[in-house]
Amino acid sequence: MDAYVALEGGHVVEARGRAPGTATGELVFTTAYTGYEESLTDPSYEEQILTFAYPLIGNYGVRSERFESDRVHPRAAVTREMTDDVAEWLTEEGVPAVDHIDTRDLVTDIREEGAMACGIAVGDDVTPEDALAELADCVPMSDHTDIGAQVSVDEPVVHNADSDGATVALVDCGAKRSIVDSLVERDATVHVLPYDATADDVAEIDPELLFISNGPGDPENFDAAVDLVDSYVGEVPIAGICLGQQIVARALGGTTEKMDFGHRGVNQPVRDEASGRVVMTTQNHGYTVADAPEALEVSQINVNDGTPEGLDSDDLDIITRQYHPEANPGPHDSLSFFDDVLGMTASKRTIVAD
Ligand SMILES: NC(=O)CC[C@H](N)C(=O)O
Repeated sequence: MDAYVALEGGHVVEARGRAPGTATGELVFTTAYTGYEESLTDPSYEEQILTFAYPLIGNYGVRSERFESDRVHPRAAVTREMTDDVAEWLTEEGVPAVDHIDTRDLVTDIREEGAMACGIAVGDDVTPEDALAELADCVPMSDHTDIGAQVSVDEPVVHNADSDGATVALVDCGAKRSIVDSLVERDATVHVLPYDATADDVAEIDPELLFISNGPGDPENFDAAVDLVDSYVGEVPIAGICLGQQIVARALGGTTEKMDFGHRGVNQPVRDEASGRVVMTTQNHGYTVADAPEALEVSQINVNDGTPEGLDSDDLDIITRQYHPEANPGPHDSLSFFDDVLGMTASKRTIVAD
């Protein structure tokens, strides 16, 4: 199969086709050396083309137990060497894929130029012009104004309904499955709500914790969730992961901005400001909180570039993280986040009981 990758500016790179089709999207890279199944099924990659910096993708097969959602989300995958297992999976999913491309060059370009528009064409008779035609159709990430609708549940779904643990309202802006699993493992009943759930929808559940999930695209395109958080600040404990942190920050008057090439990988160092302890984290984001709201303390920062990784308020019962504490495929340094956020519900229960 022929394959061409057209980069912003019009440079076209030839590759080997591994799964046929055409696609356009924002080209980003991950440095993760494990977790290709988790990355490829992470809804946060919607509308992006994912380049793997690690040179061999697929060396331990493909197992659905490791999936983070029920489909592949990146528009296409770019690798140095892709095993047949992964190529067959992406072919079944209808997601174009290439290998035999110098991903060191590509990653260097993205680091220097920033995440960029990309077009891909893979198939028996494709030409460089086909990839350029895809590139011409690329829409900037911030123009995907209703991207939440592409990844969220349509109707509420309840997990672990019979538990007498904490009741959590999880706003699904593209939630990874392991976030639900991490809450259920700790006995929570999790009501997964659409990304545009209203304050009334949440009131019907009367949750002990409002949890805003990760998700794709620009946090400025999630106004419904921002309004929702605004309605519940100080009323119900609030937690957020990744996009969830960005949404909570916006709701309290903070701002977000696009990063040059973002953080995507499984060894991003994060320092907790109170303890000085550094943990390794898994990350996937292209935006960051620029100005943190005054009401929240920047409790954790990224050691590499100083960007906010944790926003907390004891008074308001808010804990958010820019990285992914649910951590599939790992590292597992931050799993205690789920105990901490559910701990906020325990404190509420104690107050109510007193
Ligand atoms: N994983 C996420 O939630 C990503 C958040 C947001 N889409 C970003 O790229 O910054």
